[in-house]
Amino acid sequence: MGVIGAGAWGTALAQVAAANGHHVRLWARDPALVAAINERQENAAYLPGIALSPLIRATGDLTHVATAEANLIVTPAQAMRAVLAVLPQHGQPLILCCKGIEAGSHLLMSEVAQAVHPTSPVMVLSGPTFAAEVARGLPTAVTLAAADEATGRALTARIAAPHFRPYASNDVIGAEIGGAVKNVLAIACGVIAGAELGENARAALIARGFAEMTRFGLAKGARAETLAGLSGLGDLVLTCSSTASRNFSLGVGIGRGEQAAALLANRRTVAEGAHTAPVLRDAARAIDVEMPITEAVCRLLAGDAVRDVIGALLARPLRGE
Ligand SMILES: NC(=O)C1=CN([C@@H]2O[C@H](COP(=O)(O)OP(=O)(O)OC[C@H]3O[C@@H](n4cnc5c(N)ncnc54)[C@H](O)[C@@H]3O)[C@@H](O)[C@H]2O)C=CC1
Ligand SMILES: O=C(CO)COP(=O)(O)O
Repeated sequence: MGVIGAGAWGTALAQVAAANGHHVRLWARDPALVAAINERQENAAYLPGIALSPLIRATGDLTHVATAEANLIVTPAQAMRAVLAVLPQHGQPLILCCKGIEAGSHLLMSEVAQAVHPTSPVMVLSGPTFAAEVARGLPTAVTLAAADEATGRALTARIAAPHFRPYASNDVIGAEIGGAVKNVLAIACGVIAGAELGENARAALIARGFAEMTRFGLAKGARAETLAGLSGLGDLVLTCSSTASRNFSLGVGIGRGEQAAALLANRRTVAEGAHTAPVLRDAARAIDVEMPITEAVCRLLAGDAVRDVIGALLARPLRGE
């Protein structure tokens, strides 16, 4: 099994695969990280305190993972195309685990991967999954979506572990839209928490945010039951409830009055919602889907004052639910 991207999530997924007895090649871009993982059998930079299985070996060479039985793609979303372009083409399944929409093209990750690797079956693994919990062996369930159901079911069996339970789906678009949109909504929920606007406001935001995710998802061809499942509502609830979410914690800082740009400049780990928000806003506008919470997050990321943005959201014309 190959894992491409050695941040928190790639490393946790490598640990799941190794728990299943797979030999895992974990690709990282940074040679110092490759060396550190192999020396210490730990990814102290991104997943500290987890002793990695001896079945995991890090590599900086994409030819070492190219012929793996399948590759889990776990780079930041905006970096995925460039990394896949260098990965030699062997037609092996690509299981996409990053959550986002490509800037510029507005393409979903599966559309990018299929364009770069046209002979590979492309799948999406998504759901409520804090990496540190998965790496510690805590129970977790995910959606594994594949257009070709036979390939999807075969891979589901290959990645399932006693504590890691994948549910098969054939709704690839639904699985990835849930994961991309929830990151933007998690920032908004964090703002509510940081600005101390109360639990009622947080619940309202989750419910209205889910309505927004559903409007956009249905317009793009997703199925409603996928959006209401692990990869949509499940992940939305997780990341709107905990400062363990990087997107939520970014929102908390903005809600306290800090500048988004300064908060982002001080982070080493990725907060995908900050990249997805403007792309999602533009993609929704292009197909006439109303996404007021996403629009509000974009204003906050651009530096508008929390009070003004929340005030404008609440002042929208009253309408039917
Ligand atoms: N951490 C989590 O709990 C989960 C993360 N995800 C998703 O997985 C993806 C990766 O997230 P994490 O592993 O958490 O990120 P991270 O911030 O922990 O690590 C990102 C990794 O990507 C590398 N990287 C940065 N820019 C790169 C580039 N241009 N090319 C290649 N590699 C690059 C970094 O060096 C680092 O190794 C994101 O899309 C995230 O939304 C999904 C589920 C859970
Ligand atoms: O996607 C995640 C959990 O499912 C991780 O969320 P954050 O990127 O907000 O930490």
